[in-house]
Amino acid sequence: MKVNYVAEGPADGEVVVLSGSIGSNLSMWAPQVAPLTEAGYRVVRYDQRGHGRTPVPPAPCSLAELGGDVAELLDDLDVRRAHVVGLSLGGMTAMWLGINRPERLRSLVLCCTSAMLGGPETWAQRAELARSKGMTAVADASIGRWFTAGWLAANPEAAREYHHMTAATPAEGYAACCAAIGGMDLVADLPRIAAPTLVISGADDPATPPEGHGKVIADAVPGARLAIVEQAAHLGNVEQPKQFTDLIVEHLESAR
Ligand SMILES: O=C(O)CC1=CCC(=O)O1
Repeated sequence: MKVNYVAEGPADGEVVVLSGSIGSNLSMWAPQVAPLTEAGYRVVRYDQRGHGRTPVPPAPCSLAELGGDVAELLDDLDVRRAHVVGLSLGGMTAMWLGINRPERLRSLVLCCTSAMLGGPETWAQRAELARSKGMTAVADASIGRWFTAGWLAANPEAAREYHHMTAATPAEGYAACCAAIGGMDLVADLPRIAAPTLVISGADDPATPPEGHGKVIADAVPGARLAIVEQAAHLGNVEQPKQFTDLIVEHLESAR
C-alpha cells in the first residue's frame, strides 16, 4: 500500500525512516525532525496503514504488510538502504524489516516496543473496543499508557492534542493494525537481525516495560545495546525528546 509520508532535510543525506505507534500519525515524530535534519539526515516519516492520511485497508493487516509498505516507500523514493527508527508498532515494523529485508537497512532503533505483545485475544479485544465504543474510548485508555501522570499534569494542552490524535484515527484502521500486533511473534527470529541495533525503553512504560520487552529484544539481537530512559512512559520520544533524540543520533552516527 502507498503510505502518506513527509520527507524533510538534505536531499543527499542518509535516509532515516520514522515509523509510529498504533493510534498515532506521523506528527508524533515532530520532536525528532529538526535535530535529525540539522545533523544532515533526510527524514522520512509516514502514517501506518489506516492511520493519519494513509488509507484504511480493506481487512485486518499483518506485520509483513506493514513492513512491505516501508519497502515500497523506499522503492518509490529510490532509496536502497535506510536507517529505520520505530516506536511500538513502528518498532515491530522495523524488526520485521530487520528479519525479512535486511538488505534495505543501514541500522535500526527500536523504541518502546516488543517482539511479542499480548497475543491475538488481547488485540481482538482492543479492536472490539475501537469498533463498539469508538476511538474516544480507545484514546481515553491509551493516554495514560503513553505518558506519565506527571507529564500529563504538566502538559495539558499537548495531552489534549495526543488524545485527539488517537481519537481521530479511523476505528477500522486501528483495528486492522491490532490484528498485526496480535498475530506477531518475532522472538525466535530476533537473532537473525544483522543491522546495528539500538533498543530504547521508557523506565515507566506500562505497555512495553523494559524488563519483559526491550531487554528481551536487546538480549536476542546480536550486538544490540539497550538504553533505558527515566521518566518516560510509552511515547518516550515525546516525553523525553532530548534523551531519545541524542541516543538516536549517536546510534546513527556510529552506524556510518
Ligand atoms: O496500548 C498502547 O496504546 C501502546 C501500544 C502498543 C502497541 C503500540 O503501537 O502502542
